Amino acid sequence: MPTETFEFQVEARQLLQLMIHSVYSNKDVFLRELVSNASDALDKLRLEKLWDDSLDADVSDLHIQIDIDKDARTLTVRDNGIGMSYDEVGQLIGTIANSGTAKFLRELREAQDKAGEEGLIGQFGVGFYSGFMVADEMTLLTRRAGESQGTRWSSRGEGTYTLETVDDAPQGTSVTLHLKPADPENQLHDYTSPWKIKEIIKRYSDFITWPIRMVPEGPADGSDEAPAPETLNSMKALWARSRDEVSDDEYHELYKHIGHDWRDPLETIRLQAEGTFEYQALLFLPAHAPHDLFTRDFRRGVQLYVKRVFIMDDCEALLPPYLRFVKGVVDAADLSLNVSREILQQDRHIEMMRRRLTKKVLSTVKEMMTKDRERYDTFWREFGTVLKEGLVTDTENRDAILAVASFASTHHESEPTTLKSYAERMQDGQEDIYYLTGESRQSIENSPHMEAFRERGIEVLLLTDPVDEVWADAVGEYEGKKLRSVAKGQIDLDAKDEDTPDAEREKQTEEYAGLLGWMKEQLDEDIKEVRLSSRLTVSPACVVSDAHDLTPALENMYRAMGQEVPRAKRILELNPHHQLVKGLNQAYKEREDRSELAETAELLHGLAVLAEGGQPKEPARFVKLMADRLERAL
Ligand SMILES: Nc1ncnc2c1ncn2[C@@H]1O[C@H](COP(=O)(O)OP(=O)(O)OP(=O)(O)O)[C@@H](O)[C@H]1O
Repeated sequence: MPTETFEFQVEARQLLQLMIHSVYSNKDVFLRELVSNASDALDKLRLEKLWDDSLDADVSDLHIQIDIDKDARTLTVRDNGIGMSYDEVGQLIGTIANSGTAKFLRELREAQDKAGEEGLIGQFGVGFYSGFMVADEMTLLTRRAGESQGTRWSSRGEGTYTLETVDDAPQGTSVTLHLKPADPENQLHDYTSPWKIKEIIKRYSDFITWPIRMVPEGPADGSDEAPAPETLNSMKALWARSRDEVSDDEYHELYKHIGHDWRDPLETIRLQAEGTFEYQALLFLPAHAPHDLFTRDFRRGVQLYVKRVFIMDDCEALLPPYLRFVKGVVDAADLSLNVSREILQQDRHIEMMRRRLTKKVLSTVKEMMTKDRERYDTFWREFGTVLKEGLVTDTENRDAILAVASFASTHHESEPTTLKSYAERMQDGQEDIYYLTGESRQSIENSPHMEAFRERGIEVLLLTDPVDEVWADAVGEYEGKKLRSVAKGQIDLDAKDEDTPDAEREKQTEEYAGLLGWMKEQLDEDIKEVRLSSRLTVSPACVVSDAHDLTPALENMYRAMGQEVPRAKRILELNPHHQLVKGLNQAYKEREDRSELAETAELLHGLAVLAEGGQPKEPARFVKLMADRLERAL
């Protein structure tokens, strides 16, 4: 097949431009990226061979080799791993499949200043392309294990790349960088210096479990024989070493390799279990939530090793779904190398391990909360929403999750509160913990349901995540105190309030009985009861749900998930102190013809729905009725 020239996908071209004119100061990391890819390729081959012994591939000496050619100014990173087919090279190297990278590029374009750019670029892994930070041309020669023909890919990082098939390519991949001239002032070091390469490997890739070899510079004694390659990395599994032997930086580099993140993790968690089922775990809490955390195909879970041998990525059996953002390694001593995902799901030991790891992650978050509030706040901001899923799905750890959860509250405009602190602040006689759910803090705060609470200074939790309704419902109480939505059921804040004596209420109820009954008839399709409210101080009306009914937001959520739920009728509450309601009652009593009042009732209902952020049932009709009224009021 002749050499063919292809154009890079638009995003890929943008990323390349960025690499070429890189503002990223630490260019050394290109080597980490290439070694990381090579290491993954070796893992993949070893596994593929394990599953399919007939695969025509040599796995006897899997390793990574770095070659320097000072005269040609090239640096080559070679592996004898899985390799890529012709089509794979085009797909994997010519395009950017990772949507996170595309998002990153968009953000980068929007960042106006250089400092913003630098901050952003440091946050994203750009893998293979980072070679263009130090090279003006890259060549990749690869042959997929089991295939006979290889592929050569080559590009100068501009608009195009070439592909050709090659007959005599060795198994695996070699990436050759044609290095730019060294320019130490711009952090562009001399990457033909073995010393420099050794330093970079030691710093970033020491823990890689495959040997990274390099042939030392020619022998000083003048003999022709090439010196034997030396291994640059210790290959020591960090999780098997004691804490004081490993620096924080080393842990962080491992995290970056397995977490595909360029930033340091927020927290490192070590766990060694001895006894009948031995294992070691090294887990990381990232500092930032990945953009695809809530997508269906988010790759979750930590890596599983068996006695230092990599078995699988994204082992979801080791942690519950609500901890899917945790990255790391679990190395179990007593599992079979052939263990499959299905077996893991049913294994009793794995189940024990999962419970222990879950508890350890939660206790680490608790510790962060008490010892380093700022770090905890970052954690909760990034991952609180996911963790709250556990309140619904993991009853065993519900209390532990509640203990580390925090929520926005009317107590403070920006600082979230824990349930414990809320409980400590509860007013004399207050028995329940109040919350309200909604789209945003602002819309909740402006909701009519909040009025009486605001007036009486009763704290309300302001919950804005879709999952909040679900867990608040499922959890029901915290340390004996009921969790109550201020938009559900009867709220009787006046029960212990002397301001409105019972006699007055009775009088009110009597006075309004006719109107309430009549309005219920008018609004029968949507409303199951019309009653006087003790929630409202300013607004004329609001709609509330019965204590055990689904709220409209939950109904919508279930529908979005494809579940059929009947629409629950709601309750309309009227504020007997509001002029509009008083006037309506008066008119109801005086008028024979109530057709216009029926429209007022409809409008009042529509306004109440709007005030809580909903939509009147027939918006066009609502607008027409309203416009007619406004016109008459001119
Ligand atoms: N040495 C290699 N051997 C086999 N496949 C490789 C090799 N290098 C890269 N690839 C393939 O090309 C893909 C793209 O590599 P690239 O480094 O751009 O991104 P990545 O490794 O997937 O992600 P990132 O580096 O951003 O964490 C890899 O996922 C892998 O499938």
